[in-house]
Amino acid sequence: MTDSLDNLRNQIDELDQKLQDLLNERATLAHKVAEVKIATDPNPVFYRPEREAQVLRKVKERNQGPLDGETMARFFREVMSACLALEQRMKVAFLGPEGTFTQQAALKHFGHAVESVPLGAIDEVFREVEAGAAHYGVVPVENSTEGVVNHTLDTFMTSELKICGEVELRIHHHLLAGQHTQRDKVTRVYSHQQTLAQCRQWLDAHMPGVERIAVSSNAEAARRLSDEWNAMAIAGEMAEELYGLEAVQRNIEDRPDNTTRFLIIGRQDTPASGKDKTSLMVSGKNRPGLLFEVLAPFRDEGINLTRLESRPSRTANWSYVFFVDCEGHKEDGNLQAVLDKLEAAGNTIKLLGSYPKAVL
Ligand SMILES: C=C(O[C@@H]1C=C(C(=O)O)C=C[C@H]1O)C(=O)O
Repeated sequence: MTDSLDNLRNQIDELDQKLQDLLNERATLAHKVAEVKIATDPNPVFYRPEREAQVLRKVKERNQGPLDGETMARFFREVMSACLALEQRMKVAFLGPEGTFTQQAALKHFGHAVESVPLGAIDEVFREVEAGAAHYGVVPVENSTEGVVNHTLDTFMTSELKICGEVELRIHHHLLAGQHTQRDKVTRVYSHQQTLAQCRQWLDAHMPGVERIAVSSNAEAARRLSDEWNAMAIAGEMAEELYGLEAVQRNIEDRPDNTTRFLIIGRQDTPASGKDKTSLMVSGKNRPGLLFEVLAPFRDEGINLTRLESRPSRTANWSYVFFVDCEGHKEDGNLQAVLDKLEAAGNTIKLLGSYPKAVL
């Protein structure tokens, strides 16, 4: 015996009522949390990345379906975002303009109840957060096809900001045309240099004679189509929608698993969430075996490295700074031991932050 449509819809209405009441009950509790924070701390910090990561992990762990854990966690991401906005509306600076993947990463990490502020360059995002004009910032740090975003690493050398989170985003690039584009007369294609590199093989095969022009962002490439008739742009879905463009060909990235990792930067340290990562910079006097000596303590303490980059130190030619990402929190005993050993060996260490491993 199947239920009638009316009966099923009545049951859904009843559940929606309960869900709505429960969500408001949750929001009231979050508001009370804010009151406690204000009462107990002269400089209250409302956004707590470690707590949010724990909430999202619990959602995934206890999920029974039929909705999958990722989907459920995304719902809760938005619920927390709205609850946090009742405590304080977050201002999040990102590498703009509107419609960039960095904006998409910011909204994936913070949910949609934040004010996202586009800025023109990576160091501007750092400065906005340093000056307190934004609570947090979001910058790209590495791409699985094209490697590290040097500018972000270099800016950490001179900044006191802390990394308080990471986000990964699958990156899909689309070939886009505007209203005025004469598709059979296209002589140039605009995009950010990283994007052109991530679509190099596709462009070689399908648009061999078309000039590739690197512009400051994919969104800027999309924007340009409004007043050009012989050009196309490569950009993501957000830019496509924002500028009212049409996809000529979707997913033209050379690698189907093309992913970019972004960092959340803020002014506070983040307590341990239980599953954390730590990023640090190590520099030492150039000598035979320096890198080996830097890495040995991690091996000795059984700490897994997730990334290692070297960059010119900018203090003297051919001297380098190592950027290390590892598993664990800086308060963990074994990581403390690593830091002590590195310092005892005469290296300079700058801790860039410990932060929860990406959940979404
Ligand atoms: C409610 C809190 O404040 C914020 C909102 C959270 C939530 O809605 O669950 C979690 C962490 C904080 O970002 C809290 O710190 O517990």
